[in-house]
Amino acid sequence: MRTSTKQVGSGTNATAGRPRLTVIGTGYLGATHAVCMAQLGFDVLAVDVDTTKIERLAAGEVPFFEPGLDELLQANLAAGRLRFTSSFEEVARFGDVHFLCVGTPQLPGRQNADLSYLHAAVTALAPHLRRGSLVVGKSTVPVGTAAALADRLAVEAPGVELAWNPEFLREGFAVEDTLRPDRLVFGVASTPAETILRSVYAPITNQYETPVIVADFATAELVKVAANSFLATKISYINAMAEVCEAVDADVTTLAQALSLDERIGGKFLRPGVGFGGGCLPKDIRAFRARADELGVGHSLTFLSEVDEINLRRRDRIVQLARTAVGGSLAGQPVAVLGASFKPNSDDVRDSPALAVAALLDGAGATVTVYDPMALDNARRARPELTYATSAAEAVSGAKATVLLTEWAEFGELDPAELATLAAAHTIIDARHTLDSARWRAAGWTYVSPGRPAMTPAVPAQPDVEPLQRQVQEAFAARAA
Ligand SMILES: NC(=O)C1=CN([C@@H]2O[C@H](COP(=O)(O)OP(=O)(O)OC[C@H]3O[C@@H](n4cnc5c(N)ncnc54)[C@H](O)[C@@H]3O)[C@@H](O)[C@H]2O)C=CC1
Ligand SMILES: O=C(O)[C@H]1O[C@H](OP(=O)(O)OP(=O)(O)OC[C@H]2O[C@@H](n3ccc(=O)[nH]c3=O)[C@H](O)[C@@H]2O)[C@H](O)[C@@H](O)[C@@H]1O
Repeated sequence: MRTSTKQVGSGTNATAGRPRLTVIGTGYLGATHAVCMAQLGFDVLAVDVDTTKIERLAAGEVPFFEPGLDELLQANLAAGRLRFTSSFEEVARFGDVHFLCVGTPQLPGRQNADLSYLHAAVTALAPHLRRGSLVVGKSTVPVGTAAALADRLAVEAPGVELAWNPEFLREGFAVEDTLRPDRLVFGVASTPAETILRSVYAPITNQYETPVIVADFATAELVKVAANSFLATKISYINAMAEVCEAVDADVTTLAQALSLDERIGGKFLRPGVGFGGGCLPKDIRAFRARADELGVGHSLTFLSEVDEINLRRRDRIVQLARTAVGGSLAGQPVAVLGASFKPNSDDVRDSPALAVAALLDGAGATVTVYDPMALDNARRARPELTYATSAAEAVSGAKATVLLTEWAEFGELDPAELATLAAAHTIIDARHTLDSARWRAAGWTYVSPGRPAMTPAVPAQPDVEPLQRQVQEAFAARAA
């Protein structure tokens, strides 16, 4: 570990022994971090280049859907612990510890991470940093980024030190994960930097005895991408098993259940289906692979390309199931898509498998109608070419196939008998293995899910048949019951 003689945090603004915190970048990560740090009792000032976002946050409105965050934002604004600004000068003057939370998306047309936002944030902040303080990177970065930024700060803001403190929160559980993380990782180059980070997180570590891993920059950066790569690999592993199950009419959900009962394997991140998406797992495994290539160890991570390919193949598989459901060609066929966000309890549609499948169906000529409880606005912006409905029933009306792609709880509550009266044909493709197949089959639906044999209806579908036929079928069904 590198050591430093700099007096980190000297000349601090800290009151009552507590450092003042700033957060740079107020997206999913930064807004959550700012609110949660204020909730822990710190005075927090957050900045973003997106002035609309800053105005909304300052007015008590979270610009995205994250359970529980609105309430905490409003409470901490009211308590005067949390403020938002567009001024980096003000941030530099205010803060003892500055958390970098800007985006590191995939570079267009390439696999690597785009570090330009991170460098722009340092460029905006560094000239105003006039006293000792600690800049803490939280964004997910290729290994080596922290060392490069530390070198920049040494020149552009002498007396200011860098640390790297990767974040592991999940969207949908962001508040809970921030206030009670599984572990904390501090990538530091000096003991004072470690001490400051320990004091910032003391309200958490004191309460929960949260394990703290102290490491050098490179190890801290690697922990983050290694964790996301492992999670992605687990999902693609079970989805690879789904592909094999499909070849022999075996059932991947039963297989996954049996695997999960082995404590060494565990059941988490072993849910097969349409695969992973979101603003992180896909871009992180690609950036990690690309960085390994640059470091001359690309051969160690070739499996991550396979993980990515298995994942993307699942999207095609769902389209194939829809094609089969409508009898061969999707051209002109109305298809209902339930779900647009990349996972439930989030309105994030970045690299969403649901929207990707909807777009593939649209590309194959289907007339696609998408419904999502929370992500419709984001979906409309990302895929304006699709049609959107304001309820599941509206999306399913007239559909020749219905595809469930995000496992929102409300989809589990749908009444399959009612939907059967609205749909033009009765195949439900449950790409997330989330519905009660028996209930849907009892209401006349053919239940199809990837990695499992198709299940025909327990009773024939009602609305498609003529009244006389229907009476006969009802009589048979009553006799069979
Ligand atoms: N979303 C998540 O659940 C998690 C994200 N991460 C990582 O955190 C980082 C941020 O991710 P998200 O919050 O999802 O991205 P995001 O895109 O939601 O937010 C990034 C924010 O940074 C702002 N920004 C860009 N350039 C800026 C600059 N020069 N100065 C100030 N603000 C600037 C943007 O306007 C935007 O509000 C990424 O590296 C991501 O991999 C890590 C763990 C969880
Ligand atoms: O770096 C990040 O941004 C974050 O990425 C993921 O969190 P997140 O993307 O919010 O969501 P996950 O719960 O990990 O789900 C990711 C995707 O995998 C899919 N998934 C998840 C689990 C599973 O068993 N199967 C499966 O297909 C989900 O539907 C979703 O599309 C990680 O879980 C977080 O620890 C990490 O901090």
